[in-house]
Amino acid sequence: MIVGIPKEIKNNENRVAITPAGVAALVQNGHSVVVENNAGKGSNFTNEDYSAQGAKIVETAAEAWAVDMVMKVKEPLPSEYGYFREGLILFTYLHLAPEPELTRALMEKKVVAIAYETIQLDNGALPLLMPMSEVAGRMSVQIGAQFLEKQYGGKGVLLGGVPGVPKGEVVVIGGGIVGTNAAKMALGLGANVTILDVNADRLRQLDDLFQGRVQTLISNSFNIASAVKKADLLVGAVLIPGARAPRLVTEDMVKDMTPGSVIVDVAIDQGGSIETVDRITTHDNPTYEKHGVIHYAVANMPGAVARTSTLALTNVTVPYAVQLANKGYAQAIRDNKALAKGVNVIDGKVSYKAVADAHNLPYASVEEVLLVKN
Ligand SMILES: NC(=O)C1=CN([C@@H]2O[C@H](COP(=O)(O)OP(=O)(O)OC[C@H]3O[C@@H](n4cnc5c(N)ncnc54)[C@H](O)[C@@H]3O)[C@@H](O)[C@H]2O)C=CC1
Ligand SMILES: CC(=O)C(=O)O
Repeated sequence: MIVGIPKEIKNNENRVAITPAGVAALVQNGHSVVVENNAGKGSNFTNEDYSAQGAKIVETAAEAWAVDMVMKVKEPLPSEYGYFREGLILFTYLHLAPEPELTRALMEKKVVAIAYETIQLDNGALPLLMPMSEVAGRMSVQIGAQFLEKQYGGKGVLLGGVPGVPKGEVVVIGGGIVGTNAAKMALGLGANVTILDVNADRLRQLDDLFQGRVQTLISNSFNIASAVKKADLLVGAVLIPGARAPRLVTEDMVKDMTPGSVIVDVAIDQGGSIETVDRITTHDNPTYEKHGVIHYAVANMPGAVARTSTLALTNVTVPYAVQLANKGYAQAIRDNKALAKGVNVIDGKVSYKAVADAHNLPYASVEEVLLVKN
């Protein structure tokens, strides 16, 4: 199989879908890899690093897309839809629930679209989302701490406080991978931390993990309203896999926050979990202010720490890419239930229920589609 690696084109997206080690793994399995010129530059990998492992460097994005399987980091942007064609395997983050146009383009062109973020193990874990959630969770607190500084428009609160002065209040909604990593960083800085989740067992685990040093609260609108009101930094970290994020924090709750507080809505890639987060922001222009509160809603946070993120992401994506390349998508999907859950669009049909529901489209299971095809 020929695998293509286009350069990422989203604002400040410095990650790349493969490292030289990933090229080596595919080449050792008998595959060819084409890498667009300077695709690895933002992650400090040179063309020569790739060609030394057997990759061919191509000048244009069109050449990197004219392959059997394209590996990317972020969802294709409209300028890339023209490269779609029947049978192309697209292996990347897709976040289709808030993306109706992309969903339709993938259906119309009958792309086999496999989303990193919905590949799911039997225990519910999302192994290809996890490393970027670790990165974004950790970043959310360092970013929030910065925007709390006066010169960035914040209220001038130091999250750790100092002796004799109250600590900052960090409130995290969603106690999964992003939430846990945000809490770790916030505790490390010395802040008071509250985590809300709908899953009471998860709250028990967090209470054990942090040995009682975080306040856990069951997530309901009453508890969210009272926690949000006191937050200096609010982190949105909820997920219902594949679905549009639930809007848990209302505009009235945001109005109750004190001016100069900061919201980092990490769940923006699934549409955002806070009512006043009405746009996606970019690393170039990451914040806007509403009701006196600073809002940060960058959908590719890990792109800013690209070297770390590219290594962490490709550690987990490449083994699945090798399976797809070795077996072809149909057999790889049949053999690996976790990978099958990643298939969002196939043969013109939406094969992930939460995505079909988000767009009011018919759903066809991947098994059904494969049965009809053979
Ligand atoms: N903006 C960015 O650059 C990035 C965004 N993300 C996004 O961050 C979000 C969170 O990801 P993970 O932590 O990996 O997910 P996860 O699945 O590990 O955790 C989500 C948590 O939300 C909880 N939850 C669901 N409904 C809830 C509700 N109504 N109230 C409170 N909690 C609720 C779940 O019980 C779960 O514990 C996802 O949308 C993910 O795509 C991840 C990485 C980078
Ligand atoms: C998960 C995701 O959307 C990202 O890493 O950019």
